[in-house]
Amino acid sequence: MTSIRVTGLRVRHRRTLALDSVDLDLGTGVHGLLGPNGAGKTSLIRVLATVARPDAGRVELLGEDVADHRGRTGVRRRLGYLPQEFGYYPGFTVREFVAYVAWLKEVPAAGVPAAVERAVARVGLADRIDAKVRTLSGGMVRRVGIAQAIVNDPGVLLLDEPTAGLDPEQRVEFRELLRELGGTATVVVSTHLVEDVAAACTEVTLLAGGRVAYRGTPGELTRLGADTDGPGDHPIERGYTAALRAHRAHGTREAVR
Ligand SMILES: Nc1ncnc2c1ncn2[C@@H]1O[C@H](COP(=O)(O)OP(=O)(O)OP(=O)(O)O)[C@@H](O)[C@H]1O
Repeated sequence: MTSIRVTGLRVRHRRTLALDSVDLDLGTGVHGLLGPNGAGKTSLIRVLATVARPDAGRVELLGEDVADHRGRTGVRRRLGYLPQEFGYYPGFTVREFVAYVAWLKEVPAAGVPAAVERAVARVGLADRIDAKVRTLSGGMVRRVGIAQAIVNDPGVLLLDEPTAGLDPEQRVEFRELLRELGGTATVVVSTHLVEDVAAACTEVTLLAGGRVAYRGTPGELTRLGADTDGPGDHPIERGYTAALRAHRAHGTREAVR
């Protein structure tokens, strides 16, 4: 089932065209969003999270057109979003902060305490649940950000560089959580870490210069790299650079299935 349908999306920041003519259909699974700095990843995630409005095009989330006020309000309860710069209240405990977000998402009050404990446990912070957020390390704060994004069991989960600041062990655990979440939700994860994509994603979308440069599975991107001698220490990194170069030379490429 398609949970995210984007057609003809255009986003401008003053004179910069951040996204242009973007069409995407994403269903249940984990979708890795890759691309060089300035490719438009954050601009796309912000539009999907309904915090920014597009200049042109249509965005449907879970069957609702987000240009429509009612549709947007309804869908926000079923969204989870971890922004790149994530604001929190340092004086809140982890439990208080995640419960506050559950309340914003209108999780039924009776279910909030259990939903909070479950979300915090899923990111491996159960033992710090009553610690104040300001006493946590940067990586732990990032995990609180992931917990608040999943507290309402979202149908669409948007994570902007969720693994930034996580240590290697935490990244491995996080990939496992991603795979689990992608079993039932449509998860979009932007990242610069190609190995996270290879390990946890069912599909890859590569953005470049505000356009979709490549779509395929991590396996297909890896195979693209195996056939080239371009830069990269790992076949999927070579696939990434090969897809980017092909896009710059010829335009969008779809994996040949
Ligand atoms: N608030 C803004 N004002 C002006 N230009 C902006 C703004 N936000 C983004 N841009 C520009 O829009 C383009 C896309 O930026 P965006 O942050 O979406 O890219 P990104 O792929 O997320 O990059 P990164 O990998 O560096 O996070 C870039 O050219 C950027 O400079």
